[in-house]
Amino acid sequence: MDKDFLKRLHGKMMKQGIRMNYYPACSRPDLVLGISPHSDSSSITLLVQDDEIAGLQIRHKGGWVPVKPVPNAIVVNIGDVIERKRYGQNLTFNGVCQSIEHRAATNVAAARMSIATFVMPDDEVELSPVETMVDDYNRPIMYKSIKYGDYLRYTLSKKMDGKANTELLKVGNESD
Ligand SMILES: O=C(O)CCC(=O)C(=O)O
Ligand SMILES: [Fe+2]
Repeated sequence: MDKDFLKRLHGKMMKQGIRMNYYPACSRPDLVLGISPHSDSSSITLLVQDDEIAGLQIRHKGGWVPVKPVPNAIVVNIGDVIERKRYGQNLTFNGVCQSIEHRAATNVAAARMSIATFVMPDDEVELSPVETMVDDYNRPIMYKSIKYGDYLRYTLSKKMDGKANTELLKVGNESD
């Protein structure tokens, strides 16, 4: 893979979306989530979170691990686009390059804000594994091809539900 691969993957017009989240203080954080479990449908996400108040949690070994804020740091998350590209290439990357499932918890004591910016490919970019890296025996294609614009619209039409979006588009899953 050459060094411009990731840039080229974004096609003619790389896009950036932004979501600003405000989570009011909540008396029952055990019952109320700030944002439901999901993975981002971007290629990468840059997240600025409050320096003091934790809320972001990532899925790990069936549990939820809080991401402790590091002052002045930006959290970089891998999104679904990278997962889909890497899966077909080399199965040893399966664990490393998954778009991470995450959620935000609420907090009794204080409100929290976060700002997520999503780097996204052009709508016309076809998401499919890189051909030279696919091998029917050892590195089979794991995802169906889909145009990014269609994938994005599909994910936006669904409620956030963990890794349901990437799961559904796996080769062999129900909509084949
Ligand atoms: O508030 C957070 O830390 C997470 C926000 C998030 O995951 C999102 O906006 O996609
Ligand atoms: Fe997210």
